[in-house]
Amino acid sequence: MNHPDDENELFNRLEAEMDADPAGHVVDLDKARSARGGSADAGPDRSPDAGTDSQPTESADWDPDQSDDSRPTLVDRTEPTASGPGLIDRIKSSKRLDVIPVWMKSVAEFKDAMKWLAGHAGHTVAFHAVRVPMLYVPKLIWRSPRGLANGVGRIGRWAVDAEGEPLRQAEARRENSELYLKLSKQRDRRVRLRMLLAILGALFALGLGLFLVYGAEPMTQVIAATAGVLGLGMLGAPADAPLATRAVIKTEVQKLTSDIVVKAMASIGIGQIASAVAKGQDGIRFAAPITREGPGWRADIDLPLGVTVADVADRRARLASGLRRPLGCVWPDADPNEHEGRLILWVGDRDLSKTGIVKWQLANAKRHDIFKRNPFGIDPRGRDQSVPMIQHNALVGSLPGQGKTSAVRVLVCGAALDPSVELWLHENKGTGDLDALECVSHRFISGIDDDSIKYAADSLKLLREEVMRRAKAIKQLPRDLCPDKRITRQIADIRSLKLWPLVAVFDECQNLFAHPKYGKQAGEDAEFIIKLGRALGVMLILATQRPDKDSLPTGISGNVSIRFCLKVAGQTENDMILGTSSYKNGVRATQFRPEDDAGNGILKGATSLPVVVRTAYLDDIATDVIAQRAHALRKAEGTLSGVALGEESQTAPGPSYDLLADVAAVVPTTEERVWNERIASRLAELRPEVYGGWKGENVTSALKPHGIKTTGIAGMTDDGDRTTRRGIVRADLTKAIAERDENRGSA
Ligand SMILES: Nc1ncnc2c1ncn2[C@@H]1O[C@H](COP(=O)(O)OP(=O)(O)OP(=O)(O)O)[C@@H](O)[C@H]1O
Repeated sequence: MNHPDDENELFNRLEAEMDADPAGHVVDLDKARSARGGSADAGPDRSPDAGTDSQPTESADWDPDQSDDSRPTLVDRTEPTASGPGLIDRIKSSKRLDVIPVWMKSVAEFKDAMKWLAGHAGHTVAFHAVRVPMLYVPKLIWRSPRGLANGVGRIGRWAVDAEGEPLRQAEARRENSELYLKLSKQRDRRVRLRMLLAILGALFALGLGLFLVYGAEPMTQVIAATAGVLGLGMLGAPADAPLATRAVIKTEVQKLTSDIVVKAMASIGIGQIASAVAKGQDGIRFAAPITREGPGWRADIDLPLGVTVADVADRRARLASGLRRPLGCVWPDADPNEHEGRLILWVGDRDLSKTGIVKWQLANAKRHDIFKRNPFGIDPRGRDQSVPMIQHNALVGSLPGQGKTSAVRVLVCGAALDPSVELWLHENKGTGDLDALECVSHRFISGIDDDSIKYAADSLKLLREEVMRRAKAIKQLPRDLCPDKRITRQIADIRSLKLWPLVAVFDECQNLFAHPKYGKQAGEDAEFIIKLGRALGVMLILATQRPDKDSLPTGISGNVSIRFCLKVAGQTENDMILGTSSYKNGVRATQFRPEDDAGNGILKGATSLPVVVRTAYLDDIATDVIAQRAHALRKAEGTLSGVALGEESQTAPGPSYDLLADVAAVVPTTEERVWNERIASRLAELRPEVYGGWKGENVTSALKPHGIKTTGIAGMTDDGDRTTRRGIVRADLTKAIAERDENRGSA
């Protein structure tokens, strides 16, 4: 069966041949040339000169005897053809919009909105409640005489039909006597009836007044007098002075419309857009209607061909000016699911820096799992942003006082709420920003003196040793437990393996890396740890206020995976923190304002595209509360260690050991079956610094990951009693060692 396209082509050719001169007549070349020159599909050269003798065109020079092959190949077919993916493919690749909008599904957003609404209503009620006795009632009393006069005047005007007077006068002036007489008669009728009603009303009011004064209960009198005075007070209100003032003054935010966006985009200096707008076109295309998203408006825009989102991001200040909004309201963003020219323009109702303090999502959490993402802050669109911790290292940088320490605190507090995480905290500024977390730290120092710097440098040395120990330990783990050769939650929870997550923080690390004595080695150690430690559960968090090559070795800045850059002064600092070429690609933390934008930065590596984040803020008190909770949690789980237990800090690399080899050493080949409690006591004798205090259960759980099962083994106690206890078969140990060695050989 023929493809429809083939049939089309066949048909087109046939048609062309039928149109051609059938008898091979002599062709008038000039005519043919001019005909081709005038045709819409004539060829590549459609300049005004095409076809003239002075400027011969390609078609004019074309020799009819030439073969088809010598003609330029036309890449676009002149006839419409089916192109691109088929209907089903296009339907499949089309984007489904959410049935229920995201904001309606977000419990947090819903709660926020309800909280705001309750607060707003509460404020309005309180505002007016205070003013009722102090302002509104006295005002009404003051206005009541005027209200009485107004009321009597209105009834009088009604009774004499004063509202019809202008009409009657007009008809009299026009000398329309017939209509005038009609209106006059109508007025007489009305006045008769209304006078009667007014007199009856006045008599009723008088009667009611006399009854209230002389016959009613005092309570009724008070209620009636109050209602009367307040009612008259309301009648006496001047039209331009309402009784109540507004409890809130709305800051009206102009709705974002396509017109405003088109004008603004034309004003930012992108040639394609400006020239299209000058010709009366839009220059940009809206991929979806402008909608509300979070506390702002969202426009999905297709930029002209060749223009990228980075081009717009570069001109953010001009765009803000074009939109007539503060800079902190205007956030051009790329759409990770679309092409490079798809811009998401989000325009907030208020400046991001005026959002106030962002509450940390884990502020009241009982615990956290470091294998999950750590809540970090919000983006300008109000969406929560988080940071993956395990298998990552983080670098935070900015000018002084822009919020580095706050960002570090948020990360450390998340880690502290996972009791399995060991924390090594170093703050080399000496201001005590992390002091609250000392109670959960294994190693801790705060200081800028040489001893404190040495302590931090020692930590890196120890961490390097630890990374090497872990690498060995991981290699020995059975494949089913550790198929990817990296720490998992399961492995981290086997305490005997000592492979729990370890988070080491070096705040103000420029003081360490630029130190004349300890800096160089510390830099090398940190680079080693960053490169190898990730998979082994060792994470570094570095913060610096001086991101230059002396204070931050390039081996570190080049290999770190999570980057958070608050306000920096220039391109070099920007690229040191956010990575090479970031500035060139429009990822610029120079855009933030000093102080005003404290806490706002660009987060890179945590999401597919860099994102602006306002970090959650934890002050000293909030950090202390979280640290105390983390301390209690760790105490309950028995994971406090080092400084947190008041122990002296370790200064030399810890011992490394091979558990299987050690067990094999303490269980002679003649001993086919052995109780675990015996292995424990022998191990403690062999290496007291490692196995001191071990019991049978420790041996059981330490050998389990190696595939060595514990069974009931009959034996004789030291007192000579026969009994059965938990133990291992030596052959299983030999087998496990052989398998491990084989694995090592093949690895
Ligand atoms: N996320 C935030 N939200 C609101 N305000 C913040 C935030 N982060 C920081 N700030 C403000 O900025 C101030 C400085 O923050 P921080 O101490 O973390 O800065 P820093 O960069 O660590 O300073 P330094 O370099 O001097 O140590 C804070 O006291 C606070 O007022």
